[in-house]
Amino acid sequence: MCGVVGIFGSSPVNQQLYDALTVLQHRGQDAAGIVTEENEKFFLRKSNGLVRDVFHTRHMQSLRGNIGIGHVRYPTAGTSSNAESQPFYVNSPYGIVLAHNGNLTNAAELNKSLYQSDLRHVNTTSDSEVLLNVFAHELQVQGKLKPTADDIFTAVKGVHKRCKGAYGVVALISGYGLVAFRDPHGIRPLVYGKRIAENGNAEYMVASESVALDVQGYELIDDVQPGQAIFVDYQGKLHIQQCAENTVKTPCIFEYVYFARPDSIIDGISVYKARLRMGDVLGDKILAERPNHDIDVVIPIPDTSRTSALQLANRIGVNFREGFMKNRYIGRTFIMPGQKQRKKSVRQKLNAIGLEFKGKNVLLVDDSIVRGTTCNEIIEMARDAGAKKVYFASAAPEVVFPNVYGIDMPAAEELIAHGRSNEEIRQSIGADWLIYQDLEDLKEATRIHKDDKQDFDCSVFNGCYVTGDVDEAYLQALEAARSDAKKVTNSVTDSSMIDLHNDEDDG
Ligand SMILES: O=P(O)(O)OC[C@H]1O[C@H](OP(=O)(O)OP(=O)(O)O)[C@H](O)[C@@H]1O
Ligand SMILES: NC(=O)CC[C@H](N)C(=O)O
Ligand SMILES: [Mg+2]
Repeated sequence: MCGVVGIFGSSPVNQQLYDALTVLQHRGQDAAGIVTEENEKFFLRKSNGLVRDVFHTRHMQSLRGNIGIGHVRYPTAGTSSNAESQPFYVNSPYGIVLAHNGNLTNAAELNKSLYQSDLRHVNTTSDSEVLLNVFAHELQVQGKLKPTADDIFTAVKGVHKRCKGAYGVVALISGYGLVAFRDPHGIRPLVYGKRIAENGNAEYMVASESVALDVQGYELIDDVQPGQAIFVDYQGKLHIQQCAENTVKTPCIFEYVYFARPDSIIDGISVYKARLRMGDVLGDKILAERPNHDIDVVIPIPDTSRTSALQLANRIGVNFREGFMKNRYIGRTFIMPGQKQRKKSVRQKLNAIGLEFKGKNVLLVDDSIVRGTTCNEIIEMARDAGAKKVYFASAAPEVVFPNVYGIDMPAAEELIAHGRSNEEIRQSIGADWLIYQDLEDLKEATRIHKDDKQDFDCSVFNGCYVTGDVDEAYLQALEAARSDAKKVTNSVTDSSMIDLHNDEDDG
């Protein structure tokens, strides 16, 4: 799940972009990049690493201009090479840079048609470079020396016709302005807002999550609607247009479960409120299944499950205790690239407070169980800390299908719930009791109102891929290309890939 940001400012935007990326860091920890533009020249800095490690003072000073875009990456296609960090650049037409959150499901076909019909060369294995070239081609074929907002929207229409999958995109067209668009299902989030700067000028920000707007005083205007595009031209005028013929709003439900920050609002739904309600409905299920439960204490697994665990504890009338302390300097484990690193990081990240476990029946609550890395370690830690019984609750249902829309879960075999019954999972993770949220309850918790018809992309739970182009053969090819085992082999070639931009020695 990457994070994207674009700013049209009235003074240098380098620091604002940097600050926005730090607020979006939870969406991608592998690489970061910023491009700014001044006098029709782009300035780019991108590399592997966290935002704070990628940008040094000398880079910040070189990122000149009042307009720019940024990206934090969590790879879901291609490799983790520096060369595939974002934004990407093409020099024709005009000079365009682009940053993408999501994943294309037809990148291989597009790559072929870009080469064979559009005579374009894509230098990496990244689907985002493909997306940029499709957009560039759709602008190029209009043959305008000076593109208007309508020309740009026509190009986005062309992208929607050719690209399948999930995409929340920000781009800069040199000399023309800032563009943002979202796929016709709105799978990945994208919002925009406005603020009046101290010099009295209007400034715009587009970002994956509203929290990036909040912290810098931008007022949320709206979500970029599924299929919609926005364009802020060089005069600071905001243009908005629907560019897709058939749109069905089905945002990814996993954003609400895990990915997004709780203080964000996505498609009009507060992530925090949705998580509170997840705790409520799971609490109700516990009371229905075990009216005479013997739970002494509810303990969240920091960080993400805190919100739902607190509400669940209230609902079942049991004390809520922070039994695990989190090392604030360790990032999110689930989005780390390899299983070995993920497993080690759970232990580095969380430590049990013996007092809260000794002789007690504890209910551990997590937002989700995916590969089972976290719960396996945590249950053992709870037992080592002296718990009498260890129960486990997941605020999301069993994750049994791969994700193809920007979450790196390519192989069903790696998912602990895949092909296992609840009892088999319970045994495998070593819990005394295991309870999962039901999918209908999760949807109901996430909708604003009970009678609201809003649907979601729930493919990891129900195997229903909303773009309609994902079949068994696709999933098999994805697994063969991106499983954990395959990534170990790939990483050798990743590091030897030479990029076309000059990445200085980071020392
Ligand atoms: O079953 P798994 O494969 O372990 O995946 C699920 C776990 O990973 C995530 O935590 P993470 O440490 O990434 O982030 P958090 O600090 O936001 O909870 C999520 O919150 C679960 O705890
Ligand atoms: N998680 C994402 O949004 C990834 C974007 C893109 N597919 C990449 O791998 O860089
Ligand atoms: Mg977690």
